[in-house]
Amino acid sequence: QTEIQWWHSMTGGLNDWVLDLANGFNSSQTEYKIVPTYKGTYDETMPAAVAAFRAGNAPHILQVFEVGTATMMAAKGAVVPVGKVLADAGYKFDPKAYIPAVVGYYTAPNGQMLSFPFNSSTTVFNYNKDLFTKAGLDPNQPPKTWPEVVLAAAKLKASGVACPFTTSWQGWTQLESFSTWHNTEFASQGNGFGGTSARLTVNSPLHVRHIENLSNMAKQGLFVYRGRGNKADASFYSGECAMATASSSTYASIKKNAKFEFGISTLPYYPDVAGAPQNTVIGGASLWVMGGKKPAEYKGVAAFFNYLTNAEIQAKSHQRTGYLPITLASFELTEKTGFYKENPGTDVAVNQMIRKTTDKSRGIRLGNFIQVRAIEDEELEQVWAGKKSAKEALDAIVSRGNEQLERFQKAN
Ligand SMILES: O=P(O)(O)OC[C@H](O)CO
Repeated sequence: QTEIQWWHSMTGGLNDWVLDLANGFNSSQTEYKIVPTYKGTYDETMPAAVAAFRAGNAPHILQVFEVGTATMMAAKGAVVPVGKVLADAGYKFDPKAYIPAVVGYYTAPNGQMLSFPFNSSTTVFNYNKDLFTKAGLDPNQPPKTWPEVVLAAAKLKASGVACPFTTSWQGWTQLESFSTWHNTEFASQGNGFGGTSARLTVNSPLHVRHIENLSNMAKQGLFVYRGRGNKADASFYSGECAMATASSSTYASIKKNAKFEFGISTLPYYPDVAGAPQNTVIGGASLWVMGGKKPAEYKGVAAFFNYLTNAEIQAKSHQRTGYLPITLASFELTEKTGFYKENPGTDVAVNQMIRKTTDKSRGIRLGNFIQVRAIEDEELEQVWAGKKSAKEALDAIVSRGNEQLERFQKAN
């Protein structure tokens, strides 16, 4: 039996899902065995794989979050295009089968899709219906705008909730998706799609207004910062935080852990901004095939990807995790079964992403984006700690982030 190593970053209900997919494939045939290994968070797994590649012991399959996409696209030699892996094994890879938001994001400048779309998410607004009821808020009327979020947070606080609002992935939800949702550029060159000369524009008056708003909420105890990446998710699952902007993929773990009624709604916006709401930005990850492996192993990778392409498996994955139905077939299948009607809120991510995108909202794809994300985290933390104003922090994100973009441009 040929073993295929798969490094991933899925935890909680999502880890259960990955294990079930691997087991499903492994028991469907006898030639190959997929061995999934959790290698840490997204930003830990990617450098670990780069180091392993240099040392000659990279995994066959690597899950890379959207933030690493441009860097992986530029890493020629280290990766094998997914289309080639599938074609060599006699399978067909049809990018047209995928929903436009996914194709648009993962198609490289040369028109090729290099990685296998696996778990695409977007930003949503989760809220605890029980805490809403307790606070005298209508559990079926979540706040749709940022001014409404502030009012709801104040009521929740008055009812004794210590953490009215929090967010995970603060750069992704409050700056990146916030930008596309308001049809406002996060970076020039169509947010990086136009080329490596893209530079950050995330210190616009709209961005300053929003971070100032959140800073005021933090001072009043209405927004409680719970850490980087997806750390804040746990404080929503536990029932401590009443409202949270997060990935749509929190659905898997909410269902697994929450002992309360929950609702999923759209990302809040500022109603006076023309063009808002537009569409939210893609998140989640795709699967990259690493270079330097044996032909039989690539055949196994192809067989596994082919297994994952099945519309029923994809529809089930979408319904179970909250990740997007990445293909049109799995979307149609899910709709036909009445899943969205039976599970209100599960259509939010889909609806936010199927709108027609603009040059400003298609997505954000930048080189050295992992470093830029870390800068976003560092600077926003200064605001929540009361050490920097919103304007100072956003200006610093732009100047420090642009150094990273310049470095990437020179190297590629
Ligand atoms: O939690 P995920 O897998 O939806 O990923 C979140 C985003 O990719 C953050 O960049």
